Amino acid sequence: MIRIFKYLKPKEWIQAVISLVFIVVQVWLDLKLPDYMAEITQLVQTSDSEMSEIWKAGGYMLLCALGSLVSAILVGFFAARIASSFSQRLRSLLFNKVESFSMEEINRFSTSSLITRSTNDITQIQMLVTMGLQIIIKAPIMAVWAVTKIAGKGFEWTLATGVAVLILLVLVAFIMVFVLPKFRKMQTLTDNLTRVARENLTGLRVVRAYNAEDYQEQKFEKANEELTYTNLFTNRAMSVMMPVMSMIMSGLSLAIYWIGAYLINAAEATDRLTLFSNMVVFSSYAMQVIMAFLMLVMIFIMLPRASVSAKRVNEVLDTQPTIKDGHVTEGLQGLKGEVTFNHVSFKYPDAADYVIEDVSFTVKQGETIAFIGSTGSGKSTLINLVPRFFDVTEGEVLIDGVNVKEYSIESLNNKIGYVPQKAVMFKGTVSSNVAYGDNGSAGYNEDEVKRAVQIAQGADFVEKMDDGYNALISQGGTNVSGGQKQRLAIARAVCRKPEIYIFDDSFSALDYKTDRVLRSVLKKETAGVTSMIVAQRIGTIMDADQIIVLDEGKVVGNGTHKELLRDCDVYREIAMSQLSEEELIS
Ligand SMILES: Nc1ncnc2c1ncn2[C@@H]1O[C@H](COP(=O)(O)OP(=O)(O)OP(=O)(O)O)[C@@H](O)[C@H]1O
Repeated sequence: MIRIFKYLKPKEWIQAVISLVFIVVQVWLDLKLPDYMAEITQLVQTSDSEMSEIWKAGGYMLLCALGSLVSAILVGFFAARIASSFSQRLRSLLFNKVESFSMEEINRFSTSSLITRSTNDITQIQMLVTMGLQIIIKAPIMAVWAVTKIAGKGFEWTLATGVAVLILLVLVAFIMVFVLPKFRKMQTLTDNLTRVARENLTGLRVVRAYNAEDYQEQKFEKANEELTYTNLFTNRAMSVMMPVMSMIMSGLSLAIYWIGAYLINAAEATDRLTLFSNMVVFSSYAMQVIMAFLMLVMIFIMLPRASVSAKRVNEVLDTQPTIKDGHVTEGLQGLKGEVTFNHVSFKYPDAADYVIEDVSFTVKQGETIAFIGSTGSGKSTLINLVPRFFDVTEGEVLIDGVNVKEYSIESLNNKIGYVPQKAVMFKGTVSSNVAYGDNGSAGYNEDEVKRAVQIAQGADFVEKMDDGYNALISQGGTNVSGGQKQRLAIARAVCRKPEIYIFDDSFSALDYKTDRVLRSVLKKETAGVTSMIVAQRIGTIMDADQIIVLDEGKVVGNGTHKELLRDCDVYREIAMSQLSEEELIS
């Protein structure tokens, strides 16, 4: 928990210290009140006392109460400020950290847990800072101060207060043993609920199409019920706790007055007045002691939950991305867009078997290399090693003669135009989706966007949309078709003017004609740019300069379409299942 506070800024520490001063002032003023109350009680009981003296003591009491109020408001103000700016910083730090994560870390934490950690967990920490500054610091000061005030003021009363405190401590122990583990569980259950809700929303179309609403509802209900029951348990325990606490407070008041009545009754007439005023003062201080313990109970309730949250946030912030940034910005002189795989093998983190085994090839500037193979043969995995979504387990991947690990991530990304298997669209316009990100140049102008969309064979449908290039694209691109999304995703890569295109099965949603036209325009308009294409369709890759045939992660064929038809059984099998006799011969 403490470690999370290293993210507080000096300015916030200063504000916390100022709050501390005001808390001390507030406690001092609060504990001054019973003194004036005792003075007034004495004055009222003394026959020759002046009215003005009572007014004076009453005035001081009022000033103390007002001073305490102002201090409390100031502490509340500082606490809110510190807590909100602190949580804002934590959210940004988390967001930036998650952005630096490779797929390995994202998969390890899971997306839903990362969302809960950036939202709910930070809210818990924020609540603790807001309340904590007011309570955590105030409670012990108040408890110790009030105890010193009542010490020696009457053995019987002290004993009664001691018993009340003991009962309170038993209650705190009960909370620690039974309720705290539930608070810990609550965060994991919240993760679970986020995961189920997210899964349902992203897969809504499939859920509906398969009449799986009931199944999804049951899943959600299960997660929801688990969280609700845990919530109910803790809230019920707390709801019992609060009245019990008030009962202890009232019981203690009653005990003090009861004991007081006996003591006054047994005392000499001259001592009675002092005893009475002592009793009034004692009961006020005793209430402060109990109040301080009540606050401590609240801390015991909040602290564990917030400390679980802090641990979860720290876990993310302390994680070092496995993909380390390099320093090189340029490849070897004279090379541009050349990709070499040198005996590359790869296995996914925690997986036992290699997905890619001993793959070697070189593709030169302006050439097209294609990868084909059955599903699960490792094509996507292989090309994902170029932009370092994962790092190779063995061997090396070179771009322009330099190992990809040595490039700064930014420079590496500037060389690549990556189009994923599933086109990703962001909420915005056609233009903002195409002119997306930064390629190290001065940004993209309107003409560049239009040209990119034209090359990607998207101009027709974009110009037909209301507002054309300014037409709105909803989150995930739900208002455009699969093929349109793919074309916009390709346009985005073209707009970057990269050295190397990576198309991970990016033509699959296009009809054959568009696929063919797009590739020929791309080749003509972006001559000199290397292309790495993963495809299922022979038609998409048969013109490639080099085709790699993968089977269970191993290269079983490498050559041109014609060479492979002649020499590679796996390729011939795929080709024969897709092309007619004439197409095969031609
Ligand atoms: N994140 C991952 N963690 C663990 N294993 C994975 C992961 N992604 C893929 N795999 C495994 O790696 C193997 C190769 O997957 P990959 O996606 O590279 O195949 P592919 O040839 O591109 O298939 P497809 O043509 O169906 O897209 C598969 O057996 C798959 O189960």
